[in-house]
Amino acid sequence: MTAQDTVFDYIIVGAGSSGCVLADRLSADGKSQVLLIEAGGTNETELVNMPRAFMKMFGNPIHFWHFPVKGQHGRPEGEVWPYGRGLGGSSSTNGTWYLRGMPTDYDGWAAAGHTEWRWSEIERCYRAMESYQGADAHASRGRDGPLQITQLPYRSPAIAATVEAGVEMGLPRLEDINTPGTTGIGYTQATVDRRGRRASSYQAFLKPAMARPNLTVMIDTLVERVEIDNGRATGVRIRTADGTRTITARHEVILSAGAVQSPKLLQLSGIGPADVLAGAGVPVKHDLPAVGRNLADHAMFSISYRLHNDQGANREFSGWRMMSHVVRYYLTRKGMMAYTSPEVTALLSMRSPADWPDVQFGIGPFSMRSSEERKADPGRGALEDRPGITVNAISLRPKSRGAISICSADVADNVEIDANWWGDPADKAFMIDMVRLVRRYMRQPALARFVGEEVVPGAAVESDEQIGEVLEWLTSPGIHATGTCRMGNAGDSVVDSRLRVHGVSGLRVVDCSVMPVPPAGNTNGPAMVIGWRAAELILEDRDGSRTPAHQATQ
Ligand SMILES: Cc1cc2nc3c(=O)[nH]c(=O)nc-3n(C[C@H](O)[C@H](O)[C@H](O)COP(=O)(O)OP(=O)(O)OC[C@H]3O[C@@H](n4cnc5c(N)ncnc54)[C@H](O)[C@@H]3O)c2cc1C
Repeated sequence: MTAQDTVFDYIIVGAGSSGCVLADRLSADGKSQVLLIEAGGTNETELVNMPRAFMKMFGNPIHFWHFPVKGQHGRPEGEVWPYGRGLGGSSSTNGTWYLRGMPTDYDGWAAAGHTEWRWSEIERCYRAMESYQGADAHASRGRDGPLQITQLPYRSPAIAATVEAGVEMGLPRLEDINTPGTTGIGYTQATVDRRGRRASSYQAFLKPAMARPNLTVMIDTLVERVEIDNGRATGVRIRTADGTRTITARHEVILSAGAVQSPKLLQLSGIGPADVLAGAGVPVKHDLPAVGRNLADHAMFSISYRLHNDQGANREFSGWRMMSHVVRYYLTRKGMMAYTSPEVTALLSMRSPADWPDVQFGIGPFSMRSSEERKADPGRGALEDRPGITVNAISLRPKSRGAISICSADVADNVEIDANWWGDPADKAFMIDMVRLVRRYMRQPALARFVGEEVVPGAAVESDEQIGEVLEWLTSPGIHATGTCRMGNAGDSVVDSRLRVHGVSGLRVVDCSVMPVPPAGNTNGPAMVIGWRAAELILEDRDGSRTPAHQATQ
């Protein structure tokens, strides 16, 4: 079928981490006509494909949405969340750091009644999706799937010592950092293929499927809303350079527009908290208060130290050294341009059981010029001109929850994002302890000859009160938003275990927004596995082995 056709079996909105996997799997057996609609473009540029070009992409509206965040007392003004746009969505614009989440994450969803998501199912899906051929790969890893994962190759004396320091602190040394169900430390894995190219969900899943006659992909097409008729999703209203029109879904509309824009589209379609819809001038089709609520993000901060007895990487990204890395990359597809995540990953537990880490470190031999005035947010900061080493520390189990609300009936207008960073005071207290954990880690004997004074925020920042104040500006978004269309019961959630929207038939949400709680690690892997598993559930429903989606919960 072509983009001019107006009826498809399944319409997927958003070609991001989840949407590309879903489009591949739903179209694989050739039995269904599938349409995938993406607001952005192809993302077929070197900025996207060369992993290290990641830092040069920020601020570029071809590759990113930039969502302004509502000001919050004590937080710096002007916070903006960048999310990916174009084929691959955020998997085309992210830091490529690859973790799968822990068995406890998915088993936790199952324990709440969503048994479709228990780890044994998810492990099977990951095994089918992944191609990880590292030595000492854990038995749960896939070797021959479409998604190539590689381990970062950088080994310097200081970086080797950062692994030893973790071991000295009691962490298991992990040859495969994606070993399920344990804390540990080891070399980072990335969604970078064995030719040194970014392995986005577009490159790994969608692109190989695009030749199928039953899969149509529309780019540069903004979905305005889902059409709802008598409690059933019948299609979508789209906006292109040629104007607006409606496309009909024979079976289902599936929102994979991400944790900011899936709830936005539900609200624009009249599904959401009645007061929010009324305030925006959208007629209420179904009052579903949880749409846009339960917004969670992994808050993070970076602490930098002077680096001794190791040149580090700061000097590598300017002048002739930078040029030589680019030349090497094009000749060999290897070297520093072929990856971009922190070199070493640690998963730690401060207050959770050891099989469910609550803190993640990324340790890299670089440092940014950061301060209260000039934060080290990606794309804004500049590298220091002296050697430095940095720990990025991520809080994996935040308790605060924010909200996303439309302010008008026009999809082109921004939503209000209330991040509510410190809504629960326990989060600030936890992160103060995280600062102390980073400091303890950096004082381990293995790092003694490499690590000098703390540059940011500096050892003088010592008391709980001082650290708490600094955290106001030092904390940045993990850009791992989840939860805004969470899975659960009709009373306080948006979708059921099969990701069907409560109270509206023929409509599902399949992306990060359905996670009831944030996972113990970065979110791209979990978003892709949600796409894979959701496709299985949708096809079961199509083939009659379960309740079809259009007879879903009322
Ligand atoms: C800068 C950045 C760095 C990150 N770093 C990492 C990392 O290193 N490792 C990691 O695991 N995770 C990382 N993440 C997080 C991770 O990439 C995301 O959580 C994940 O990709 C989200 O997947 P998704 O499918 O929910 O949404 P997305 O991948 O964001 O996809 C949503 C898609 O829907 C499209 N869309 C939205 N609205 C509409 C509409 N109205 N009409 C048509 N199309 C629409 C968007 O353009 C987009 O392509 C990062 C994210 C960002 C943005």
